[in-house]
Amino acid sequence: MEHILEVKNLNTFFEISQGIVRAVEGVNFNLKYSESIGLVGESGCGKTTTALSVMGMLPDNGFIEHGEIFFEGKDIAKNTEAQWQLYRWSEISMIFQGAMNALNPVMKISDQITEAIKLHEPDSSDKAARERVLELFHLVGLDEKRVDNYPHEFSGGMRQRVMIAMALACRPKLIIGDEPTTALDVMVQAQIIELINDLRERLNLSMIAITHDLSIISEICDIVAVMYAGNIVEIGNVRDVIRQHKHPYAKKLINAFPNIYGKKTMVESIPGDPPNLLNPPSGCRFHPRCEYCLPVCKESSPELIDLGNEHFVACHIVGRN
Ligand SMILES: Nc1ncnc2c1ncn2[C@@H]1O[C@H](COP(=O)(O)OP(=O)(O)OP(=O)(O)O)[C@@H](O)[C@H]1O
Repeated sequence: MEHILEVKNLNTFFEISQGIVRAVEGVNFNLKYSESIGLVGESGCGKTTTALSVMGMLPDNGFIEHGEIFFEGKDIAKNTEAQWQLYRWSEISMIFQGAMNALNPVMKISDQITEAIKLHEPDSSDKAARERVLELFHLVGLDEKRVDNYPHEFSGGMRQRVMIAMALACRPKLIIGDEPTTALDVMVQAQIIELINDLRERLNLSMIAITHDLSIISEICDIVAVMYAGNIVEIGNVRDVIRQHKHPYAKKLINAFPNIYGKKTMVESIPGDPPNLLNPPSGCRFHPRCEYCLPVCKESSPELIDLGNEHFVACHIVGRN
């Protein structure tokens, strides 16, 4: 089997008192074994909702309205909670953002990781769980002597390593990183990126990385999906999308990073606001902000056009050229 994950025509919505938020609509992507995809786009474009759909962790008001999520060939989109428990953490796992909030401040790190192991491997003995904790510490580059420390005794970078260790505790095949390096200073960010790349290679991990930051995508991902208002507007190899992007939104997003390792000015540099997903624009959701908008863009939603080399773009204007 070539793909570990195939997301087909995914629609994930939220029900709120004012109506239905169409957070993710018509999303398609495939991920090969040991490949890494980055989801990039402005705040609210549906990156986290896509990831939570794959993890079976949508909040109570969220639901998959339509679509399939094949994990190793089996559709998990309609899993019951009991079925999800067989996948979550042990097959598909997540590195949460904000290590300080996610860790319990009054519990030793070793106990927190042991708890994660025992939740999914209840038959594991205390000795085996402790050994696994030490193995995980070693794997993520933490000093074993610090295993019984408390979170406040660790630096931000070390805490992020703990979060990665917890995500790997049950040997998942697919890992989701939600802003895995946000809130870390640049030097520490570089070390965490190096760790993630090293782990991906050593453990043959597949990965979905969610970030606002294109420079991180270019360092840890093979493919990138540019999302806008709940849709993927362009997808392809990172190099192709960064150098030969075709979608007007992707162009603005990428040009907002003149040097992708430099100053990040993305949000300010794209005029207008993303639409309200309670009532998204007709046709192409980007048309109200698009300088090339044609009448057709207001009327029909563009299909993905195959540009070759697994590079796709959803844009009427590109389709006409
Ligand atoms: N629990 C919820 N109830 C209602 N609407 C929600 C809920 N969670 C997310 N949304 C809406 O769904 C849309 C997509 O949100 P999502 O968090 O997936 O975006 P995102 O791209 O991950 O944003 P960010 O970068 O800020 O995390 C937004 O319009 C958001 O307001």
